[in-house]
Amino acid sequence: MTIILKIGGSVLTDKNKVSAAKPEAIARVAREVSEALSPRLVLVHGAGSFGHHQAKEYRLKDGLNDWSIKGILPTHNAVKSLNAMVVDALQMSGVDALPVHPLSNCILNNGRIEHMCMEAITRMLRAEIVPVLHGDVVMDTAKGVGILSGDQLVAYLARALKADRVGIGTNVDGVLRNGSVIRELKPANIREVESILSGSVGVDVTGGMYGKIAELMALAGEGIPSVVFNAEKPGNIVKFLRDDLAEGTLISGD
Ligand SMILES: Nc1ncnc2c1ncn2[C@@H]1O[C@H](COP(=O)(O)OP(=O)(O)OP(=O)(O)O)[C@@H](O)[C@H]1O
Ligand SMILES: C=C(C)CCOP(=O)(O)O
Repeated sequence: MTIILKIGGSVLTDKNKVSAAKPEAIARVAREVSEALSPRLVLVHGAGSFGHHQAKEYRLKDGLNDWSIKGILPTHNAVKSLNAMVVDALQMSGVDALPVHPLSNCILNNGRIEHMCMEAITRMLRAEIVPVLHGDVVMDTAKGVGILSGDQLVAYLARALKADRVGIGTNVDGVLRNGSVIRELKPANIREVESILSGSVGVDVTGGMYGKIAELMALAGEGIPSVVFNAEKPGNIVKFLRDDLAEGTLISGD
């Protein structure tokens, strides 16, 4: 049973500030993972306020130029420091977790993953270690440099590892329409929900809810369903990991 779980940057940080972590939330997420740990689990987290501000300031999505080149290190360092907090919290909760940084094991082509070295990840899984990846700034064969979202990473890893369960924990109850959760979305519904999917309320260079659903719809079209749920609600991560989650939005195939 291979599980991919993304914890959104909106859960772990305050996205309206720069580099503002939520230590209690990080500790709670780590405790929940520890409580319901299973052998082949990959964790991904978003950048939240550790990376989106820097990526925006240095216009990293525009590719490599005299200005953006100066932003690669501060952006990577910011999200790497959030990753260290998450990995440390997991270790404190008794989870054998290790960091995996996409800047060092991944190549983009026009913003899409062209290649990712999976060997360290598969060896960690075999050793029952939890790899912890994150959205990152990554070198790009077409643009020089680009931004890889945790959401794209989730979809890539789910395909590469043939995941059995995929979850995206964020700070809302799922995909909302007029304040109510849409319980199920299929690729055929993309047109009708496009108009209700905006970005993020916080600073976000990767498309917020719209970017998330686009990645997950493509994944569902290939036969891998996923669920978007509220990871701010204590207990939901445990429920997701135990396949006991009765809320959120299921993105499934047609
Ligand atoms: N129709 C919608 N339903 C639910 N949320 C929506 C919708 N449209 C826009 N949003 C916004 O999307 C946000 C979630 O996306 P966002 O990318 O900010 O979260 P995240 O994945 O937790 O963060 P990160 O990208 O840093 O990991 C919600 O907080 C909400 O403001
Ligand atoms: C902004 C950076 C560095 C990565 C974005 O990843 P996301 O928060 O998962 O969208």
